[in-house]
Amino acid sequence: MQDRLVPLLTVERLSKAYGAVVACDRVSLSLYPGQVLGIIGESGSGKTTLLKAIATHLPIDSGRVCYTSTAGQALDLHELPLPRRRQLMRTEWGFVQQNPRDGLRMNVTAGANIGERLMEVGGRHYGQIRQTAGLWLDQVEISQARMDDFPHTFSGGMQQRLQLARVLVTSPRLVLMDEPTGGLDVSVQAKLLDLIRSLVRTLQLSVILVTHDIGVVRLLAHRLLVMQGGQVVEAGLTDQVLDDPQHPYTQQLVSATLVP
Ligand SMILES: Nc1ncnc2c1ncn2[C@@H]1O[C@H](COP(=O)(O)OP(=O)(O)OP(=O)(O)O)[C@@H](O)[C@H]1O
Repeated sequence: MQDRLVPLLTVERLSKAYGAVVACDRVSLSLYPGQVLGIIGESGSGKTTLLKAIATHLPIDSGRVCYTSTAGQALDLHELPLPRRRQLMRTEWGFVQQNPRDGLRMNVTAGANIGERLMEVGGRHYGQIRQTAGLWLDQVEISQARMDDFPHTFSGGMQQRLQLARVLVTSPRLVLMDEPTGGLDVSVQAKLLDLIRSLVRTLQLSVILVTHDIGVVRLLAHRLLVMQGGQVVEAGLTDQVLDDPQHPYTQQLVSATLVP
């Protein structure tokens, strides 16, 4: 219980500009264990920049990203020595890219895509690695018969499911997802969303999920943060924000998705 009261991740007044364009302007947020935090906003509102800054894929101009490690240490990620940061990202974090081609290695088999992540965290026994890879293919509803096939022979939805398996096989505590269902057909999207929802629940994942799709956050996110022009304009419980939006921008976003 105590653990639930300590945020897993805290972002404090994070700012990031590209020249004159301020992509994130003093953004603050907290993520608690087992929580899914959705970040929505129109194209260009700064969502991807925020996610990349949190993952330290981008340097920031000011602010802090603070992560509570498994050992209970509060770590200021942008100040952490690179090897320690890399090790954390490999063992405790996962990043699901919008385009599975960016998150998979296309020139190795499906099984190897999953297995090599296990090897990165110390797995050595070939038989066990292959068995775990098979179990993860089951989890993401890909036939084990496809284990030795290359990802380019998979459909877009299958590639995204394989990426999920590759990210989740090492049991990360925190998963960042950038438009994980973007670019897929509506029916494929719905199936993938169901899968993500069930994995998030079963594995009790803590997730930050960036999307422009209100349907996605309604289904997955406990809490919601709305961004406009690099700033957080509204934040709260997902149902509350979507059913009773206070900020004119959120009202506009919500009404744009209502079917007349
Ligand atoms: N590498 C870059 N160089 C210069 N400007 C950038 C760069 N990346 C993003 N920007 C600018 O920063 C702002 C925020 O972009 P960002 O990609 O973070 O928004 P977003 O909400 O994720 O948009 P989308 O939903 O289209 O991905 C935009 O004005 C964008 O043009």
